[in-house]
Amino acid sequence: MELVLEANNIDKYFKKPVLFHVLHHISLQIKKGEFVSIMGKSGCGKSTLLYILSTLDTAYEGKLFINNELVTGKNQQELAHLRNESIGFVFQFHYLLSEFSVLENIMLPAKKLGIKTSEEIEHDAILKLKMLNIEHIAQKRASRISGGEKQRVAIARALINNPSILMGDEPTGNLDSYNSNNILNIFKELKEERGMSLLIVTHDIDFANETDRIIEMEDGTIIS
Ligand SMILES: Nc1ncnc2c1ncn2[C@@H]1O[C@H](COP(=O)(O)OP(=O)(O)OP(=O)(O)O)[C@@H](O)[C@H]1O
Repeated sequence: MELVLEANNIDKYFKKPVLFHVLHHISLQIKKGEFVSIMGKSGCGKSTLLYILSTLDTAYEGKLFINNELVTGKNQQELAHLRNESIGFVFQFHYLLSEFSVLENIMLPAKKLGIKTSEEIEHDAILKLKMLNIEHIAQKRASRISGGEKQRVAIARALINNPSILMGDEPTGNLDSYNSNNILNIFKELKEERGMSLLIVTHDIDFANETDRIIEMEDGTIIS
């Protein structure tokens, strides 16, 4: 069994405004090719957990492994490199650069990684555009496309460096049911055709029911 992500006994405290123990002994494992959702009431700690699992937040107790490598304790530069290479993110709001074209937005994380030439990156970006059926908007400015298209561009951008895991914080939270379904189908395809692992926070039970496993949280703990 190949693990893409493993969290052991994660505890997290917010120190302000008052000391608050937000995550209690969270342990979980995500296998290669597994599509997992996280559900739970507002405020139970889902986003806080996802920030830790995606290495954006390093102020926690416990251990985090990505692709069997211990990432807890690495410095910010090492973590930035690891994120860029191994983790794709999709958020509820797309965070595209509105003055840049769709193609430029998708190419950006690969340029940051600095391994491939511009030509190679553009070639990869066009493949992602084709995969997500948005090739026709490649040259449009990100500010001029629809909400559903923006989210597909955000997914293409998250995939440009071929990460081992795609994480999402309510990536369909802002979309109508047609576009949500579209994104769900893209995620399923990524799993089935590319063996991608996905970890998605959602409030949508219909979405969660389509995933391999639901992690249910309550008051900072995993209850099932
Ligand atoms: N920076 C912070 N400082 C102090 N408390 C925080 C901070 N960020 C979040 N919290 C608190 O931690 C708890 C968990 O927040 P979190 O955003 O992880 O919940 P969530 O389950 O993702 O909620 P939602 O579904 O509404 O997004 C909440 O009670 C929140 O108010």
